[in-house]
Amino acid sequence: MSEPHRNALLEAHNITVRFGGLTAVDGVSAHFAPGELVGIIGPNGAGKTTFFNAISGVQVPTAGRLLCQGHDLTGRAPHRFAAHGVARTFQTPRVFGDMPVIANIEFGLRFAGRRRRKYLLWGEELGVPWALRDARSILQLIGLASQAELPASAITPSQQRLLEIGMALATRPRLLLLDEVAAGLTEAEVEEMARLIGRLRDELDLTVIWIEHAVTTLLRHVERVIVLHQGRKIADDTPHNVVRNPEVIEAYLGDEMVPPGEQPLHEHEEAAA
Ligand SMILES: Nc1ncnc2c1ncn2[C@@H]1O[C@H](COP(=O)(O)OP(=O)(O)OP(=O)(O)O)[C@@H](O)[C@H]1O
Repeated sequence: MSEPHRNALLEAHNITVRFGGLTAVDGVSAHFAPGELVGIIGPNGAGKTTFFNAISGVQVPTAGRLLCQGHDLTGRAPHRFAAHGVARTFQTPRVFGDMPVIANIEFGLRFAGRRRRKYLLWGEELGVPWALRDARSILQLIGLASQAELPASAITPSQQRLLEIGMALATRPRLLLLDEVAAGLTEAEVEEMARLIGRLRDELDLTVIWIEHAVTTLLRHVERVIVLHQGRKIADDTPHNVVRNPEVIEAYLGDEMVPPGEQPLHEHEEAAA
């Protein structure tokens, strides 16, 4: 097994998830450093969500090891991952529809409060970014301040996606996992979402891992992309190199993103890049 990675916030070593005879994730290793914004892409059924489920404790891997800031969390429950600063959204937003928007955020804050009580000093929480200090500031950050009192079921689906991000932020994470938060949004909304994600990473000093089918937008905003295909990791590189990677072109992207006149990278060039 590979050695623990110095400075990595989260390390996945040879993660495999099997459902009966189906191998949904097949020996995937990846590490995520503090402050990184990383995309995960791949065709339908490639194993992206299952990999997310594994690295957030929702799905116990069949094999492999997960380290969060050096702590071995393999096989631990999701709340243990959350306690180590891992927060996530789901493909279908999981908000409390009958509760006001602000109460949804307060729910996340209560969880963070239980976890961080030991950091309380004179009523102030140490090390909490100003933008995450209370429910109002979080709503301001995600652009839902004027919807605070509405029931969550009464806001639009794209606002519900923002709310779910807000609920994840309320747990004061270090690592934010976003599963298709741009699904069903208009092109303008997708771009706005991408800018928000970049801002959250910058302003809150988060590590963000983002699964998305809106590949063109995603590639413009992330620094690194992991490509999954049939459960295997077939690339882990910059967007520039990934769109030129022959295996990725063959399995998923096609060659539309390679500028006209330019050839995809050959294997020896990839290794040198
Ligand atoms: N709980 C489960 N039980 C059985 N098979 C599952 C389960 N969850 C996922 N799978 C299967 O595992 C494979 C990977 O699914 P997964 O949802 O992780 O892919 P994905 O890349 O996220 O796909 P999409 O882009 O469509 O969301 C698929 O073949 C899927 O049908």
